Amino acid sequence: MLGSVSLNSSISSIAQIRSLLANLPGPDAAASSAWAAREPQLTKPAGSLGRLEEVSAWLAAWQGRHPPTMTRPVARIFAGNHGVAALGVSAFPAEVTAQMVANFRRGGAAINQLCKTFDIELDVLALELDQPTGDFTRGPAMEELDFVDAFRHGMDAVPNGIDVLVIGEMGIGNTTPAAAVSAALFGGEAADWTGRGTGIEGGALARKIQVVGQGVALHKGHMPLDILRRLGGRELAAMAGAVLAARFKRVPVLLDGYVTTAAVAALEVECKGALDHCMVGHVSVEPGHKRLLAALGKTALFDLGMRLGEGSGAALAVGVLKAAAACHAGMHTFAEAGVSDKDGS
Ligand SMILES: O=C(O)c1ccc[n+]([C@@H]2O[C@H](COP(=O)([O-])O)[C@@H](O)[C@H]2O)c1
Ligand SMILES: Cc1cc2nc[nH]c2cc1C
Repeated sequence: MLGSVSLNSSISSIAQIRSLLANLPGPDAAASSAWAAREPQLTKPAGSLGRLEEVSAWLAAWQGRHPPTMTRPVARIFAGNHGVAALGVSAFPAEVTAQMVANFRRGGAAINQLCKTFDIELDVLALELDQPTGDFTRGPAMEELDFVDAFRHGMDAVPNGIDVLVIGEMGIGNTTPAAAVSAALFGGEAADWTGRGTGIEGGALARKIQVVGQGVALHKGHMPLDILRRLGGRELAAMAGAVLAARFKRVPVLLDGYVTTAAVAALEVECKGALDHCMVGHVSVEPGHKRLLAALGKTALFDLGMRLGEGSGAALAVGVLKAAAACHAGMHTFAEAGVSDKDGS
């Protein structure tokens, strides 16, 4: 419980989500100080592990634990279908969403292999796939109850006591809502935020830009969470819910590509710092992702030219987090190793 608002199933309005955002826990000062006391003693020139040092410091601060641990990474993939998919904005038909969910459950997708590689516990949550959200060029994608229900599914999907949460998604057409949400939150032309997604070409890209522009014109000017409700989708709402719940459970989060980042951006615009417990695994080929990361002040851990979604870039980044935690916890100090420090002591 948090004041009068409990963290899970009692959330029934966007106003209650806003009151959670107004009461976010911060980083753990004791874990951060313990990290800062140990790191300079390790047998390496100061700063020589580059961003691995930033990663282990971030893990300690947001797990609230020193040394940070990486023995239980968990991935949650959320799937949804979209009214705008009927407008010809994707290279694939909408039935692929449910077919890929079945593929995830059978272990046949890229995310299954990545989770196996890094010992990540995977679960897939399909959100009313037979009822696509509304076409946002005509009205809101979701009414408040539908939005809050999806958001709550995301909140409830975060286990206690895990070391990091990987979030990912599957939803044919969902780079269109990602572009529309980003444009409505941060401004600029629809074309600046719209890319080829699964691989549309020529006239289809122009059509997709038009759809994004129409949606933004119809729904802009609302509060950030209402923009997510009007222009987003159920899997986007669920990812935002999972990220908010993770903050209260002291679970750091790895974001994936354009769609996951767009899904959670509204939290940061509602409340600065709301995504401080999130790192971005990779930067997607989708041009809007770079722009969105710049708007959020985040730098992805790597760029491997990926544009798959389904949590793939975030799952790969678990390897980096494991390496960072292992170095910080396992390296010997100059004194333990009998190695002379810079000053010869
Ligand atoms: O998140 C990204 O960076 C990303 C970039 C390109 C494609 N996707 C994935 O592809 C699907 C959306 O693409 P589209 O063309 O149907 O909008 C959806 O299932 C996403 O997981 C995801
Ligand atoms: C095959 C396929 C796999 C995916 N995984 C995430 N988004 C996807 C979109 C398609 C089309």
